[in-house]
Amino acid sequence: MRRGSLIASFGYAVQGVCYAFRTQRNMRIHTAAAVAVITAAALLHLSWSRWVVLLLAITLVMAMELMNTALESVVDLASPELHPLAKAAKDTAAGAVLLAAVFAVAAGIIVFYRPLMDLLGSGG
Ligand SMILES: Nc1ncnc2c1ncn2[C@@H]1O[C@H](COP(=O)(O)OP(=O)(O)OP(=O)(O)O)[C@@H](O)[C@H]1O
Repeated sequence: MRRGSLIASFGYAVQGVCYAFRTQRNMRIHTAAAVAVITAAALLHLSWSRWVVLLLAITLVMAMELMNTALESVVDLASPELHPLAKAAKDTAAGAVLLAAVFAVAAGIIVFYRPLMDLLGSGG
């Protein structure tokens, strides 16, 4: 078993994130959405508690997508041929991403609703 320093482990983790970004279209979509949400939050001067909810939602979706990517790789390695269990594993992991994304959208609506209404009410 290979041993590495803490810095090397951190580097491998960053490589994993870069791999997912390079190979997974969904990861790039999540990243674009996260940048848009963070920009909107900064422009609206949201409270710290609203920021925490948004950052939690973004982190949850990204983390789920990374786990989904990892699982897809393992399944493709272990079962290159079609297999019902391979399908179940991939579909279930994709379901976890979907669940997290639905939560993120709901959280975004709840977080942005009041500040956006206040902005529109004040005439921009
Ligand atoms: N080895 C397999 N055996 C059976 N079904 C599979 C297998 N590989 C993939 N599938 C089915 O095809 C679907 C798509 O799999 P694929 O590996 O292309 O992921 P994907 O949809 O490209 O995911 P992503 O867009 O996140 O990369 C899976 O959700 C599963 O239903």
